[in-house]
Amino acid sequence: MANDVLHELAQVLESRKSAPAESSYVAGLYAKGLDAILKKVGEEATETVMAAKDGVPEKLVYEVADLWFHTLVLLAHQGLAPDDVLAELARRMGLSGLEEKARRGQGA
Ligand SMILES: N=c1c2ncn([C@@H]3O[C@H](COP(=O)(O)OP(=O)(O)OP(=O)(O)O)[C@@H](O)[C@H]3O)c2ncn1[C@@H]1O[C@H](COP(=O)(O)O)[C@@H](O)[C@H]1O
Repeated sequence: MANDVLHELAQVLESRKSAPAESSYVAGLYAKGLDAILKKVGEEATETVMAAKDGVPEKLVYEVADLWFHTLVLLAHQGLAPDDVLAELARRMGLSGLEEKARRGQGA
């Protein structure tokens, strides 16, 4: 289910690249450019931290959804897709703990 949602949303985000800026929220964000998208990612990250501190699970889920959404917009803007991140996570799952530490430059 998770992948279906991500892929469907990614398709919508791609389609917004050819939509007029005033026609939708995502098209408007693309038109404002990278800095505007990064600003939203930063805001949503902060709101996620605040929601976690509040300790209300529903609020946290809502804010993480906003954060994921805006990171997906960022990926699309940069010519990337959810599959690129999922492949990286899958690759990491295939690494042993030691290999993972070495990869991050924390090896013995
Ligand atoms: N999942 C989302 C989604 N999540 C959050 N948002 C928008 O992200 C913004 C969140 O920003 P804030 O919480 O800061 O609220 P805000 O103050 O209203 O935001 P700003 O206007 O200041 O940017 C809101 O405007 C939300 O509507 C989303 N907008 C769109 N989608 C999906 O993207 C698709 C394409 O959207 P459109 O381009 O609008 O058609 C939609 O069909 C949805 O599936």
